[in-house]
Amino acid sequence: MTGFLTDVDRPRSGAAPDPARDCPWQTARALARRAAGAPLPAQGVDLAARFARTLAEPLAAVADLPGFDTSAMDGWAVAGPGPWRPAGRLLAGAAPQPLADGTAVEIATGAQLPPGATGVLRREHGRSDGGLLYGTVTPGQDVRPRGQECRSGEPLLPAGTRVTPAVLGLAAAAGHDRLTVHRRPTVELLLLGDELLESGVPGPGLVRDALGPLLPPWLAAAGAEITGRRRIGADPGRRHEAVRQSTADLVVTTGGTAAGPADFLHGTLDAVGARLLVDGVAVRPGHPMLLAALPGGRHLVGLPGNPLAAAAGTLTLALPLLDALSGRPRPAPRTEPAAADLPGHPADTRLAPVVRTGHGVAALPFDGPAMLRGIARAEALAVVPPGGVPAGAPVELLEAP
Ligand SMILES: Nc1nc2c(c(=O)[nH]1)N[C@H]1C(S)=C(S)[C@@H](COP(=O)(O)OP(=O)(O)OC[C@H]3O[C@@H](n4cnc5c(N)ncnc54)[C@H](O)[C@@H]3O)O[C@H]1N2
Ligand code: MOO
Repeated sequence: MTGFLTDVDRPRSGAAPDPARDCPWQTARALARRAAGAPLPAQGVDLAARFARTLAEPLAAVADLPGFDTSAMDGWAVAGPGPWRPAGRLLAGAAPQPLADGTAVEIATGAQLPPGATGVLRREHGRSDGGLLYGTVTPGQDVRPRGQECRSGEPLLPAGTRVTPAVLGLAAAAGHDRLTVHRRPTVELLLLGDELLESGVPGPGLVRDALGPLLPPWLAAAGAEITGRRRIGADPGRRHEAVRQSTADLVVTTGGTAAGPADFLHGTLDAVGARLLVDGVAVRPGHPMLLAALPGGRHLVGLPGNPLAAAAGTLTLALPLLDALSGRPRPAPRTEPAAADLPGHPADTRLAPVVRTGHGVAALPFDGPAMLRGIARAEALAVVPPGGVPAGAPVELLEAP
């Protein structure tokens, strides 16, 4: 097991490099990121609903924010020391007239402050008596001055930022109609297995396809464009053709990874001239997962058929590859303390569904490779190193689907 990284990095003369076999979990993730090479090219897209993309350029403000001195409260804009003689009303969107000392104008939150105003007296702090307005206002009180949040041209977010709903809102507020983002990686999903039912109640010998529903929304939320989803049966020719003809940046297969009577996938990879980069990972569940380079610079991630093992393969290989293709930096590991001992595998990393409690994360039951009952309740998956994590010690967490 040791030394495989060197094998991957340094091909022997003339020979294709050996794939990393049973490689440590962290190394598998690093190899998946590295396999992507450069991020996909940049493209300009309309702002509307460009969710889950990644900025290919820094986002800079096109205007000052706010663009004018703004009232932060409902009340009166006042000029000079009080009391003030109030006259008129300013609503958001109105163009204000200059305000002379000793006068006030009723003003709404968000309205432009009149030139000459000292500050804003909140409605609940003002007192009217004999046609005059009384209260105390310090200079600049309850005013959002022009450029308080940013100046035009100021960088707001770096390249590599994931476009969240909040980023869309900020981009619009700062004057953008379009964003420069990386092209989305395309993903085709091939579900291997004759026993899979696409609808209805599973019966003897038949199981409902759980991964067809589970994977597309998860991968789409990670920035992928799902271009196809097909169930492929036992015919090897159809399988080879499906992989060979796919134009997706990433082909994700499910099932057929283990060296059993139906070890479909290695045969298909041979047939299409793929090069294995990762052939098994020292992780439970999910150890037969694999990553291969397809001809033409595309990739294939082979997820095990057991559904929790497939989720482990998604976290280990598919998401890091998609992140790198999308131009996102490696996320900083997040850790939280374990609420109780998290048992480990003697030699492999374990990915365990957990929930947060008041005193740390706790493992959920029903975490077998074929089970989804644990992960469906999970707030995260804990990365439990070989040997386990004692109560109170920090454990790395991955986002649950
Ligand atoms: N001799 C060996 N047998 C197995 C090994 C091994 O190393 N040597 N590894 C075991 C481990 S660990 C896993 S994980 C599984 C991996 O299985 P495969 O990737 O080969 O998948 P299949 O055999 O096709 O299916 C396994 C299991 O999952 C069910 N399945 C498949 N697809 C779906 C789906 N889309 N939705 C729900 N369930 C699905 C399938 O019906 C099987 O029950 O291999 C072990 N065996
Ligand atoms: O990798 Mo398998 O998921 O242990 O059952």
